[in-house]
Amino acid sequence: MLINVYVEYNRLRNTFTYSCDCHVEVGCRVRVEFNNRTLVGFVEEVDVESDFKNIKPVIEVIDEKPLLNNELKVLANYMADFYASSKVTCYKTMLPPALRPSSKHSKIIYEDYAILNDSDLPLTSRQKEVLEMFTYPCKMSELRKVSPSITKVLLDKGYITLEKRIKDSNTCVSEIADVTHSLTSEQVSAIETIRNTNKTVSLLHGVTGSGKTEVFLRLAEDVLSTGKQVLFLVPEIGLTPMMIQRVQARFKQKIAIYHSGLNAQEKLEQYNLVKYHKVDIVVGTRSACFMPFSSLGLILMDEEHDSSYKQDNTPRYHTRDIVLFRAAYHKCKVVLASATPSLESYARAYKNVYELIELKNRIHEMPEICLVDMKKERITNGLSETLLQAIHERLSKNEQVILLLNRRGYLPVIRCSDCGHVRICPDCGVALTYHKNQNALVCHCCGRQFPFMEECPSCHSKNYFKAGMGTERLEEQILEIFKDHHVVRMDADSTRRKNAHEKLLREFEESGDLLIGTQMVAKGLDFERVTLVGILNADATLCRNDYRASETAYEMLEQASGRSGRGKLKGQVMIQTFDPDHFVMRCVQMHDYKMFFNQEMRYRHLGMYPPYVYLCTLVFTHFDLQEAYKMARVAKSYFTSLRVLGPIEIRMQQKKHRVRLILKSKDDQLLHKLVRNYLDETKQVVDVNMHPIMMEE
Ligand SMILES: Nc1ncnc2c1ncn2[C@@H]1O[C@H](COP(=O)(O)OP(=O)(O)OP(=O)(O)O)[C@@H](O)[C@H]1O
Ligand SMILES: [Zn+2]
Repeated sequence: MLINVYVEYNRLRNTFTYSCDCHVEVGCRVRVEFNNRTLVGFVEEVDVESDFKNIKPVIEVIDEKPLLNNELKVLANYMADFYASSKVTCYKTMLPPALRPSSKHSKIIYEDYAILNDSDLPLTSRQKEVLEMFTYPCKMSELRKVSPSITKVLLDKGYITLEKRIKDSNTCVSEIADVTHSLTSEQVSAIETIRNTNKTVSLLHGVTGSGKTEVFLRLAEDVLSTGKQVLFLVPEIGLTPMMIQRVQARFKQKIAIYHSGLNAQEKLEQYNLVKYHKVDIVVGTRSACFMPFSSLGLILMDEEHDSSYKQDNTPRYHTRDIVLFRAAYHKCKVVLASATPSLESYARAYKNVYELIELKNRIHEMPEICLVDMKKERITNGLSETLLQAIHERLSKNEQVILLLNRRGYLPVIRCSDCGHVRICPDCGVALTYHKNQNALVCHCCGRQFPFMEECPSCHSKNYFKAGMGTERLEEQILEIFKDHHVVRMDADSTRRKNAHEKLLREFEESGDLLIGTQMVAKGLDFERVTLVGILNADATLCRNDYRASETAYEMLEQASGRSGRGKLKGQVMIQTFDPDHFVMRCVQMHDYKMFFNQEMRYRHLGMYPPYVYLCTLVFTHFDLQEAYKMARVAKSYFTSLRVLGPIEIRMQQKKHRVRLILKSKDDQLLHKLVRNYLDETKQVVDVNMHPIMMEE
């Protein structure tokens, strides 16, 4: 039989024909020879005909059954088309790592178990005692902990035998008690509207702390009672413990969890729970949108504005697009929720494409926002007198404080005072940040570390100009000022370990006074004793060179503010800014999303930016900058019927120069068609980002 196979090779988008003697189905993986290499491919068609001579046989059929069901296959086609990427990359993205084309089951972790056997060889009384200490099968590691030498004797004498079993995963989070509230009238009418609307998508725009999660839980209850499955999406792994806890407490049934903190083993286990319909509820981040549901009844997407929902490597999909596809397939509803919806979603709701539901009131009171004008303040190490005073006050009342500084590490700016030398990452071309913990300079783009030298490598001077502040340094200072208080720091550095998010958040809840962190602490957290949120360096996001800078800044400030005063105690927020008159600051101060939306939409219209047009970026990469420019210019000449911005040089990556074009069009279909045609014709390697969110990448 002849079959057509997709292979993972460059960005090839077409199939190749092989012969196969044994049974194989569409969607199974096969090992084939391609260009003198052994590669893994996906069977796309079976029983095909071909006039080719020299058709090679497949080396091995890897799977007995197809890995993807019909829906997911159609979804892969859609993604390959929509995001202009190869189908194999889409398959790869959709599957858990253990099932990806190139992996054998090697990433699965096995554990040794001891199985009890009959034997009549003599044992000493101590050996007998150890043997009888356990109920079998038990983990070999437990036995060895008691005595490695006796374990060996028991094995040798045949009392126990060794069996390898897939290691149990550790995906559980600590349990909390369920609290069911009587609903507010706004919550009641939100639930009613979503139940009754004939629109697929509802946008739940509710101010921070308005009880959106309770609306989610009630809607989920409806759907679960009909035997269908529910998907809860959160943007970041840090937000999963809280959502899992609330869902678990309410529904008291097994749920599948899926996020980047799981290892290949655990991901496969959770994936299979859904595949074999052993669970009805999934809670997870971005990649959970590819779970193999059999009867999906509802998709709930929390913090829908969050940029983590967009994947930042090929295929650069947006979770919202995938969710809409899946909802159409399963004929189920989608609820997008946020206190700060993306302009795209709000504009759609405004035009009545989505059902718009507003929760205008917080369960308790909204916090009071104070803009601290840094031009007028006495500032000590980045902290204003006003903020310091407020922290003192809150801590003395045994209330909790969150401080947000969107920059990790110790010193962001470190420059030789004599020759001006700044250490730059040779791969990315950006200045390195000093991390005191490791006494090293770290690149925040690629993560590489470089030893910090007391002497300037260029002029051997020992005078450094040191400025700026990262979370590490802020923590040190806060500890110095508030000596007797418990400070918890949460940023990418302190959350590297498994389950670190959960542990740190629990630590803060139970005994913490101050939580210091990057934007990680701005989102979704719900601690009722937090009555002060301080935002340092609030202007930093506004300065970004990106058409979405205001939107990102507004989101972050409003979300961070929303962490204050969520319980009965009235909350306060202090935003340190050099520009208190900026419209973003004003909108945050008044908690006025609508005002922000209207103003920002005017800017977008003037500059012809989304949601008024659709964008696609093409990035060309080369060791030689001029070559990269040349490639971009050739490409630009292909798109004469579109508005094209660039070429312009952007940040380096892996020692290579990168040059970018931005394509703009009011006609999304035309944009897709032209990009696909171009990719089919060109031989150049190009990185395509359809509907990009961040331009600076
Ligand atoms: N009807 C209600 N009565 C009293 N308390 C409620 C009610 N609904 C929700 N709450 C409580 O209000 C708090 C805020 O709710 P929730 O976390 O769902 O807010 P949210 O709308 O998701 O806010 P954010 O956008 O800031 O995440 C929670 O502690 C929740 O238990
Ligand atoms: Zn780097």
